Amino acid sequence: MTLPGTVQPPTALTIAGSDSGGGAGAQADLKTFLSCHVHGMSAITAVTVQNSLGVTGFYELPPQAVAEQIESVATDIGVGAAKTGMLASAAIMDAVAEAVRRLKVTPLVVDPVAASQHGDPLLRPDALSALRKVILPLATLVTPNLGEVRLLTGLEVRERADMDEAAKALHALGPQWVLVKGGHLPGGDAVDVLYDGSTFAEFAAPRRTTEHTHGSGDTLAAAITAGLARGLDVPAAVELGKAFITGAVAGSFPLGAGLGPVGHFWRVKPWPAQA
Ligand SMILES: Nc1ncnc2c1ncn2[C@@H]1O[C@H](COP(=O)(O)OP(=O)(O)O)[C@@H](O)[C@H]1O
Ligand SMILES: Cc1ncc(COP(=O)(O)O)c(N)n1
Repeated sequence: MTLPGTVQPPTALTIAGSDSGGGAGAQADLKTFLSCHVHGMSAITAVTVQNSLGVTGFYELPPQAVAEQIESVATDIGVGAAKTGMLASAAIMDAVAEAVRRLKVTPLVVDPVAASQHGDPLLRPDALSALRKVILPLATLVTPNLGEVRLLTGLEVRERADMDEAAKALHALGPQWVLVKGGHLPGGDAVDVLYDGSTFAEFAAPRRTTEHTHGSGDTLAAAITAGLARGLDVPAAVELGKAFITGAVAGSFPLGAGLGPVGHFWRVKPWPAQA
């Protein structure tokens, strides 16, 4: 029901794992959707036991429970755009792919999450092939970091020039667009490369010296998804996403004894007492 004078905002769905520490996963996505003025919804795939020091375990939901969450929001509220994060297992990937196809959930941003920033696994080893064969062909855009490029293609990206070859190899796996993220490449700028099968575009921002970048990949993909939900095309949504993550990395902060998160509230007005 719509009240007189109210307007429904754009909607976006994250299909992802829960991060108990609140910096990455579904929590990062929902905070990002809010900051981008998009109504965020979630289909939780797994619950991780995680803090600033790492991931000590995760509990998968039954694949049917993941599919039902997607169906519930898609058939009532509607999904303007969606993203996937931690999918954990091949069985969850099969259920997500079936639901996404049947309910025509599109555009779909796939962040092919395999491990946390600490190197703790978030994907069962036997799910890599399903990620390649079942999920990537459904993607409007796939957003791998350099470790995920290596896992998915076997290619080692050592310098900027290698990113184009990696983008080509990933595009051959079926997504419409590829964004290879260069956050882990040394250099003055943090450069990401976008490829649609024929043209490369570069998105660069000054690199901040900080170890507190937990959730940066999720946040970038969620901001891109918010842009798509608002009706932007992929290059314009990536531009918006890059601006959002650059601000969030600049606003990152220490938390706990380990790696702190990017700051999701950098565009939110300060609390009055702080103003
Ligand atoms: N130190 C940094 N300063 C500025 N931007 C960064 C920094 N580290 C990562 N980024 C940007 O954050 C986004 C996430 O990149 P990356 O860290 O490569 O992914 P992931 O979090 O999946 O490992 C990219 O747009 C990348 O360029
Ligand atoms: C539930 C969940 N999803 C994704 C990530 C990856 O984020 P990062 O690479 O910043 O640790 C994570 N740590 N936890």
